[in-house]
Amino acid sequence: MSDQLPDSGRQETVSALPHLGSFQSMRSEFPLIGIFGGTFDPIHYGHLRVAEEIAETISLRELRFVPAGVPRLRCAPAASLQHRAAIVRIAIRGNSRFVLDEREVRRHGVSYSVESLRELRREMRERAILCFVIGADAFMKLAEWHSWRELFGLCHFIIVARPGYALASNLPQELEEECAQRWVSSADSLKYTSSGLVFIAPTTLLDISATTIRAHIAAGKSVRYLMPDEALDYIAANHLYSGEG
Ligand SMILES: Nc1ncnc2c1ncn2[C@@H]1O[C@H](COP(=O)(O)OP(=O)(O)OP(=O)(O)O)[C@@H](O)[C@H]1O
Ligand SMILES: O=C(O)c1ccc[n+]([C@@H]2O[C@H](COP(=O)([O-])O)[C@@H](O)[C@H]2O)c1
Repeated sequence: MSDQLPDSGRQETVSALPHLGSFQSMRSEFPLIGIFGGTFDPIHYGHLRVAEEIAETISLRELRFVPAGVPRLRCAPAASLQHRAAIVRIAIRGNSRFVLDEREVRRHGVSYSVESLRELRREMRERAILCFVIGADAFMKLAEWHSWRELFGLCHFIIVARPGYALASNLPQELEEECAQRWVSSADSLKYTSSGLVFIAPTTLLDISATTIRAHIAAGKSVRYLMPDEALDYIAANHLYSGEG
């Protein structure tokens, strides 16, 4: 028997996949690994709560937070990549499933998710199933990402709803067409093929954004209970987002 899971073909549905039974028995050999990419300028409870719920719902072995070094399709972050990564490290401390993955911090130039996913697939020697966690706002722009169609051959997508973003009716046409045969309604389906499926995870809607946090700090307003206290202590100690840094 092959030690690799098959990639799902573009038009393949889960119910059409062959050899379903044998993959079921291989679940423990091929763990699900979550990849949560973000600018994290800074990370907040919107990210952390969603990450915790997804890790539980789809039984992730681990969830890697991957701060973008030089993010695409947006303005330069307010905090340096070293500070943003340090805040993530502090915020996830104590959660044994959460891991900081600094590959995009170390890489020079713009951060392309496709490069990170290719690397991860190589490192795991195809013996893990990668699940890219993404908010509905970011997913709607997926067709603007570098080599975006290749992503479906590297990972599944786990979409999380965000207040103010109605996903279903608003996908650009080429993305909608690409996803047409990829939607699955059960987290269990993700275990039977290595990539190419799209699942909307049921998570708590939290109307928290890094933009609001940065604006509050700059205005001298409290951001307590929007992110972990220890992360806030780091931000204060390093005068981040206050306009003094
Ligand atoms: N409150 C939230 N609930 C669910 N997903 C979120 C939330 N905040 C961010 N995300 C998702 O997390 C990923 C990384 O987000 P990012 O680091 O850009 O945070 P942000 O709060 O959207 O930042 P900014 O306000 O600076 O744009 C994206 O896929 C985004 O959609
Ligand atoms: O690879 C790309 O072209 C690409 C373009 C835009 C965003 N991304 C990734 O999407 C994730 C969320 O990005 P953002 O800007 O919403 O924080 C983060 O991991 C980014 O690196 C990736």
